[in-house]
Amino acid sequence: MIQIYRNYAEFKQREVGEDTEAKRKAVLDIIRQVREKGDQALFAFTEAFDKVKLTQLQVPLERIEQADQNQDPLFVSSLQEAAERIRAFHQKQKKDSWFMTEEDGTILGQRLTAMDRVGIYVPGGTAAYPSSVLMNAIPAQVAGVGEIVMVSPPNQEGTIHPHVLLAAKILGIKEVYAIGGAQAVAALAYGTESIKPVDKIVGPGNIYVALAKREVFGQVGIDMIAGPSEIAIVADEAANPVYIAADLLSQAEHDPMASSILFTPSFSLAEEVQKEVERQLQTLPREKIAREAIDQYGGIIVVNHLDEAFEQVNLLAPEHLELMVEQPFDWLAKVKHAGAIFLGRYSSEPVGDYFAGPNHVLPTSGTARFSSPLNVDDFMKKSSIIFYSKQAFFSHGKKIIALAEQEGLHAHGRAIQVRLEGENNE
Ligand SMILES: NC(=O)c1ccc[n+]([C@@H]2O[C@H](COP(=O)([O-])OP(=O)(O)OC[C@H]3O[C@@H](n4cnc5c(N)ncnc54)[C@H](O)[C@@H]3O)[C@@H](O)[C@H]2O)c1
Ligand SMILES: N[C@H](CO)Cc1c[nH]c[nH+]1
Ligand SMILES: [Zn+2]
Repeated sequence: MIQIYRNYAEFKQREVGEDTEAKRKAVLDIIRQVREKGDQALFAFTEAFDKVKLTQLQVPLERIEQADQNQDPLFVSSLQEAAERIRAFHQKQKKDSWFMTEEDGTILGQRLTAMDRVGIYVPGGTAAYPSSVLMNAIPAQVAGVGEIVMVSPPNQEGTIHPHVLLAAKILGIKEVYAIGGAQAVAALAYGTESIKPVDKIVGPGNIYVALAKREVFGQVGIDMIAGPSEIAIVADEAANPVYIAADLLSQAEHDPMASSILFTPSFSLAEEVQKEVERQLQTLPREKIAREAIDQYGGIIVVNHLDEAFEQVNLLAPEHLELMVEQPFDWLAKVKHAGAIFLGRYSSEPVGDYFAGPNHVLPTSGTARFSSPLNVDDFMKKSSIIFYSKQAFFSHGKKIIALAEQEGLHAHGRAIQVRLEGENNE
């Protein structure tokens, strides 16, 4: 049962049976073995963790091409419409290169270029996520990435779920591997006989995926830590307990490590939500996962007033935050840290997971303090452009030498000096 806590400190002190250090050690071992043994390790880990004996890692192109066969038409058209909305949203994020010319003829600027090859991780251990194909790949396409490689855990037939392949087909993704977990992240980072390494790995996943991305950072770029899902809701006494319970459970059903937390100043609402969560839990096909998440990581925190709720939310920096309060826009300025903020009674979190347009790959475990939703910038890099005119060089030369001398870097100074003297000698 979801517990009610009388303050945030009490909630923080609860016992959570989590051993991240043991998982990190397991992930380090997986990465090491993939580096040493390549494809052989991928086959072995897939058998061990996904209980599938793969005959090949790459999904044949014909399978992707045929993915639209026998699909529910409403599902197909909804996926296409979602893709259009996500593309339209991300087009707005695209930035251009810029240049500025100074009076002495110097040209300075910033050139933006897309990455050559990126790996997108599409989760698939306990559910198939076609929506995550869209969320990962569309911003990469908008950025103009050359090659997009997709990995996702295999189903029991040794291929990838047809819904996920359909999303790949809609977006024109052709290089797809049926591997998941830390081993997929390691293969993308270091390469194997069959998989060419990528420049950056993006995408959400469970704790093993999140830890593996953290470990390979530096070898490749990563977007963020997008681990087990989280939702925090701030609700006043007028909020609907049925909606609140449903939204809390929408994230709990992702993962036994997902976290669902309600902050409210109303004790009676807290009690109603507690009962409603229990009632709705019993109707869920994924009850076991959701119950484990609610029992371990869920909670209802009764605060003294709404301002206190926002103070606690900012400490939590949740992945998703719902404001189920009267006049939600009046409270928006109080939120400093959250991956995505949903305002009002009809902005239920799954609206954002599937359809609204903003990205659902979001920072978790407090990293919204310094990370942002996956976006077009994640797939671009900047190069500074410097063209110095002769006039500028002669005007700045002595100042540059003075700075170099103070750092004791005489070769730097000489690179300037020889040009100043060379010009004088001409
Ligand atoms: N933050 C976000 O933006 C966001 C978005 C979508 C989904 N998610 C999260 O993605 C996750 C999906 O999780 P999932 O498990 O369904 O799929 P997943 O693809 O993330 O993980 C499945 C893989 O985990 C590995 N694994 C499982 N048990 C293991 C063990 N004991 N040791 C080593 N490796 C092991 C296996 O290799 C398996 O292929 C959920 O946590 C969900 O909340 C997050
Ligand atoms: N809520 C997840 C992000 O934490 C995204 C998702 C995909 N499908 C359903 N939900
Ligand atoms: Zn979700």
